[in-house]
Amino acid sequence: MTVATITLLRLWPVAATMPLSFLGALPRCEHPECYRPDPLDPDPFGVLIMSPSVRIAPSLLSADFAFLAQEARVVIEGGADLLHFDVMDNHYVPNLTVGPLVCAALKPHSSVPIDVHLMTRPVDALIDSFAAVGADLITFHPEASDHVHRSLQLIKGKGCKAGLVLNPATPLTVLDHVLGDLDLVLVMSVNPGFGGQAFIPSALPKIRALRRMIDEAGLNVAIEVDGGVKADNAFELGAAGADILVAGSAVFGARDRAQAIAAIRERAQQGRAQHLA
Ligand SMILES: O=C(CO)[C@H](O)[C@H](O)COP(=O)(O)O
Repeated sequence: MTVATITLLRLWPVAATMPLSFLGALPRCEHPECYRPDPLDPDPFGVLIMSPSVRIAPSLLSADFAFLAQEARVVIEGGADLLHFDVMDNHYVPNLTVGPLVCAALKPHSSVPIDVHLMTRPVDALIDSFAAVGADLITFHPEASDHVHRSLQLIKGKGCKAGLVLNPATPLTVLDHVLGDLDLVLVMSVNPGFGGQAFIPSALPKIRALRRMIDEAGLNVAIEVDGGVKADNAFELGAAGADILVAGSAVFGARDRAQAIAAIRERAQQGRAQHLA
């Protein structure tokens, strides 16, 4: 291990909780498509207002990390509605990815909301850190917080959209007393930790049941689905009631990312039309 690596590891716990001011003013991207939203607008992207279109969130987990800003720009120009940012801590899940410093570096290059999925335990300190560097949505796993309601309020108190993530084996009953506090529910259709896994079909009846639960309660809570999403299963996901589809390998593994996004959206839209008919 080099001296530079050791220094970086030692500084990490401090850097991870730095307030934005400590990081200095975030640079703006020179690219005309990239801008920072108006901080006075309470919902600058209207991101979770019910949309006639199913939204597509490419997962940067499958991007080339050496060219993250360029990768983000390609999918944004290719029609991405959000950037999905997977945070793994090597404790809650057996993989280690990126933290708030990378999110801060990416933010000025994104004209779409950054959707931070925390696969970490605990969550509260990282909620602070990611909100400070411009996360727009923050989701976490209920198993990873001792006080789920408190963590949700922490996210909302920072002005971010708040969501819970349900693993394939996590029942919908964990939402019973907090559904009204949520902006979104992220249904995992793989076990969290790695990209490129096969879609677990039991996610479909779960999404249908969640859609019914939300609609019967008259709530505006978006359903996001993550894991093994492809054009091949997008119709069924749209038909089941999904609002946002996360796709990693299906987008970044494609030669033409815009075409991959369009194909997933088109099939999901057809499914949604069936759902609404
Ligand atoms: O959260 C994740 C894994 O924990 C990823 O977002 C997800 O798996 C996306 O990758 P792919 O579309 O390749 O399945």
